[in-house]
Amino acid sequence: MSENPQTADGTPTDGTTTDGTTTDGTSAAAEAVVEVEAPPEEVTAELAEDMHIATGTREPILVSSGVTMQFGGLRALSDVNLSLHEGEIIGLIGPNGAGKTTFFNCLTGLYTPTSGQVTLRGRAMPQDPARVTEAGVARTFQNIRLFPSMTATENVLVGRHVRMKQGPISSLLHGPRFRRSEAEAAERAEKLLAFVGLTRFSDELARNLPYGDQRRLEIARALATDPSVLLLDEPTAGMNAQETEATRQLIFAIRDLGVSVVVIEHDTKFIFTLCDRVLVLVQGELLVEGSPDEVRGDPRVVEAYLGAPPEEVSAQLQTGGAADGAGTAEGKSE
Ligand SMILES: Nc1ncnc2c1ncn2[C@@H]1O[C@H](COP(=O)(O)OP(=O)(O)OP(=O)(O)O)[C@@H](O)[C@H]1O
Repeated sequence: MSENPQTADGTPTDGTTTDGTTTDGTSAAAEAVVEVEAPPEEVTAELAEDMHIATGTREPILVSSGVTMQFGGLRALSDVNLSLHEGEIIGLIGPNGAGKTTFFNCLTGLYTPTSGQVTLRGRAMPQDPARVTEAGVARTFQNIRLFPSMTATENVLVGRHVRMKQGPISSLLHGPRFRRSEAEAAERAEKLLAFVGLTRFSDELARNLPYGDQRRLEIARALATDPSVLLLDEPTAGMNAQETEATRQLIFAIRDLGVSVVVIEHDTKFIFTLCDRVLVLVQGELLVEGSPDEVRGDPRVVEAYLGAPPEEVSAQLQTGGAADGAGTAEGKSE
């Protein structure tokens, strides 16, 4: 684990929030099911213009070559390769302990791979989460990491500060550049909250938001850093079917902003109906890579999920749902 206590968007890296509590959803006051809809098209269009992310390049944006991660005697990742192109959504699946989160940690500078390298637009990825965020890679975590005593808007503004450029003098004097910058940040936060469907909660403390909305707020904060790559670690964990569908629509809209996305998820139906390409990690090795149809039908994938009879696993992969043996959440390391 990195020694940095926080990532550049202010996210605590150790599972705690700034006031020392966790935001695992248990503090959410509102449990009521709310209508969650896909982001309004006009908001998506405006944000895409503000964020200027898409460049039209055909070169891969994020590349991992031969990434290997050894923890003492345990090889958590062996020679993992990935090429993420602009506007692509890649899914990363695999049984518990396969190395998915470790891979995200290697991609975002939390871990320095034992060997291999990660590049962003052809340049070596900085080995420092703050600089990784500045370079254009944002992520969310398995365990929600918000600032519970701050409002939804304030949480998004924390992410936005990565991109705010005003000198110390202007900040101290609250000069015109500072005021412009603050106004721009507030406007962006408002748009991002509309984008993720949380306008009604803009002044609500993060800890009072229902669990699914906290996950969406985390995504809004990550997007506030203007990433070209977004890594989502189990974005639908704990969500009901309606929220899961809304999250699928949200990720499509994020792709429409020009952001390339990598998603870790145990819910195979979600992955197969969302992603352009799916990678299957098993015991730290990339077992299969291909289109959802290719991966779904691959006998090696069925076997990797063994623990249930092959017919049962195969049926789960075909129809969706988290394959047993892949769904429990133990031994996390972010
Ligand atoms: N900092 C660490 N020190 C030692 N071992 C670690 C560390 N981080 C991860 N591991 C080990 O590496 C392996 C891969 O873990 P990882 O959390 O990446 O798997 P995962 O695929 O994300 O699992 P899950 O689906 O349960 O979240 C596990 O055996 C885990 O215990």
